[in-house]
Amino acid sequence: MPSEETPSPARTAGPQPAQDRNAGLPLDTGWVAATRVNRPAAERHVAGLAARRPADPATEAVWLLRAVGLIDLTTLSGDDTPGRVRRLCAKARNPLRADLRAALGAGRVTTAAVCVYHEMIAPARAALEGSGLPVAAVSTGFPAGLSPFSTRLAEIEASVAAGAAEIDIVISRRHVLLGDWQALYDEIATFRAACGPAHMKAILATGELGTLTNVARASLVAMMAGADFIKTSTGKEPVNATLPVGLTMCRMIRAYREATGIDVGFKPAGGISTATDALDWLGLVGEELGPRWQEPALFRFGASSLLGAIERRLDEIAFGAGNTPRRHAPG
Ligand SMILES: O=C[C@H](O)COP(=O)(O)O
Repeated sequence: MPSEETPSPARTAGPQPAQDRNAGLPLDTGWVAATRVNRPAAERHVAGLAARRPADPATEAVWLLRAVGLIDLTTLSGDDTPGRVRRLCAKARNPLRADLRAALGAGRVTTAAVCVYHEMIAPARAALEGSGLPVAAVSTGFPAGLSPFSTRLAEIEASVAAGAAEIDIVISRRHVLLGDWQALYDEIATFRAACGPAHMKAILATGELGTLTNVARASLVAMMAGADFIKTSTGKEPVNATLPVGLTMCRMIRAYREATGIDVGFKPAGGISTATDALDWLGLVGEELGPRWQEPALFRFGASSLLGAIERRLDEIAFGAGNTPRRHAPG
């Protein structure tokens, strides 16, 4: 079971009120230096998640419906077009077929947001008009984050001006690899100021940070610098979201909360592409952070193909394997 609370299938999904902002803290280098992670222990801990998945299909369906409402439905391809983004947004507004929702007893379901590159903000906003769904834009020279600093700042400002309500920034991995925590803090705090009213998700690109200790320290610095969410990956690194990394980031969110009373959101992203993945991630955040981190105000999946996989599994649960109704064209 992902957590002790089982959500009601009839629960209304869809846009949720935004979480309060993280005002951040002055950089505490002593806390950063004292933070260490034991990788074998983290790996042992997450290995137990498989045994705690929902035991029956009805409970599984409830959690998978919940997962749909947590997806930042993403397209981040060089060949994105307004047409592709419009189809993605139609899917975000209405991610599951009416017959499937009816069979599962589900009410309104939407994804949490749509996530695109800057140039696709305008078509996404137009296609989402009236839905209440926010547009998230990746920024700051995504995915590598190696453009001139002034260009990265200008990109944030342009995306906020274009109507992105959420900005997914990428950090400079070298600051972590060199242990230059002040540089990392200053970079993220400056990005946060440029975001203005838009909520900021800090992508740590954990697959490029070398160690779980670096992941933990970068998580802490990002939160001190005011990140509203910390996000694992761009989806473009060779290694993207992994459960040991997720455990490490959740533990740092918990530590930051215990020290400050501030709730920071979590967004695993990259390579999350099966219904089983979704259950394991929901189980992890439920165990480590509690049921509030199974809601869109504090949790998102960054994913381009997860929705299709969940829909296929819900079809199997609702109608039986090999007996699914004709599927609509994918979004
Ligand atoms: O932020 C979202 C990721 O780029 C999506 O990665 P994915 O295409 O592996 O699902």
